[in-house]
Amino acid sequence: MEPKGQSLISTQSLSIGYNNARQGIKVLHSNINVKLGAGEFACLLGPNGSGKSTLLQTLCGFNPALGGEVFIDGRLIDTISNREMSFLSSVVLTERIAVSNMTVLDLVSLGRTPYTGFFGRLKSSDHQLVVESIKAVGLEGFEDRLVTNMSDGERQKAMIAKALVQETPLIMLDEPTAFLDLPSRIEIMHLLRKLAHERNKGILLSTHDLDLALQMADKVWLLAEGRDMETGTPEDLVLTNEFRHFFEREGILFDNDTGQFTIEKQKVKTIRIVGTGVEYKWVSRALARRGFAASDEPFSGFQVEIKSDGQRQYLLTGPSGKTHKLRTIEDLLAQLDHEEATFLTD
Ligand SMILES: Nc1ncnc2c1ncn2[C@@H]1O[C@H](COP(=O)(O)OP(=O)(O)OP(=O)(O)O)[C@@H](O)[C@H]1O
Repeated sequence: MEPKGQSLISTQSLSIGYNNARQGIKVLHSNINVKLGAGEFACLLGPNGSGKSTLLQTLCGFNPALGGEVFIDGRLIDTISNREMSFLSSVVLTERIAVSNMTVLDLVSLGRTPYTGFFGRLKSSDHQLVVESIKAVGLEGFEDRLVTNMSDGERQKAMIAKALVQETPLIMLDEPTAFLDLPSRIEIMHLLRKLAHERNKGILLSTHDLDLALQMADKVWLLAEGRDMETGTPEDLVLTNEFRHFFEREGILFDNDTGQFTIEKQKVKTIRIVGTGVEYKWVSRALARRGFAASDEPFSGFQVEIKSDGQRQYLLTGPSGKTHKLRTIEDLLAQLDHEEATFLTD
């Protein structure tokens, strides 16, 4: 096992992109200086087409760098043979692999190929490791299941088990949570973070799951067209406004307070909300969707009082001064629309 924090990936003035006969040289990013250490869980974020897959492919050695240097486990990547690389780094790509008639056990066993050779037989220690890895990703009991008969989330776990049996200090994954539902995305991210921390692996993945990356990543790598790459803890990147700058588009705001994106309202209306706790939070959210910001002013045209003792009730007082008792947020919004249309038609 690598010492904790030992550098598994580092780059110096790296340029990534493509060089082909048709398009010539296409530089996507240059001057990339990043580091990934043992035991670190890092998420690579960036808009579509920003170059996340290209960067991962360059760090795996699948796509040549256009300039600068990549070091894997302290060694210049160009000096590492494919065979040596298979002991250092395992890679999980998004493309569905052709796995017809392959069971989970067969698929995960493929991860031992660097040790056994392609036609090699698994020794009992290899088999033991395969079984343990299947268990580690929560697929115990699925060993004989055909991979084609599994859900996307289950298949992704099998791919992670395959990467695990390769026993590399470094694992890189291209969008491992694509196509998964929210609970499965959380589960996969949680599993990968656990593997990084408990097994001291350096794990780098690309993702569009900004929320989950903010919550779970030790480090975030931000990639966007026309900007230098930024890396750091999610909290540092929020506090230095990097998230805001990287993801902001016209009409969309990154809220540093909540860590979420919001639609920028053209006109902010205010409403006084009287209440506490979880009700206050969800009522505020529903009202924000209608362009109302919560105000502390005693009365600012509209007021909602949340009654949550016994039966939940929302008391809406509008510019007419009349108070309406409403049972659901749906009814509250409908009444608010009605009051706005009736009294605020300027
Ligand atoms: N083989 C190639 N030759 C030339 N350009 C390419 C090649 N592969 C990808 N590109 C281009 O490089 C840019 C970055 O692509 P890449 O797939 O790395 O982005 P990404 O951030 O992973 O995108 P997404 O989030 O949509 O998966 C895109 O403009 C893409 O069209």
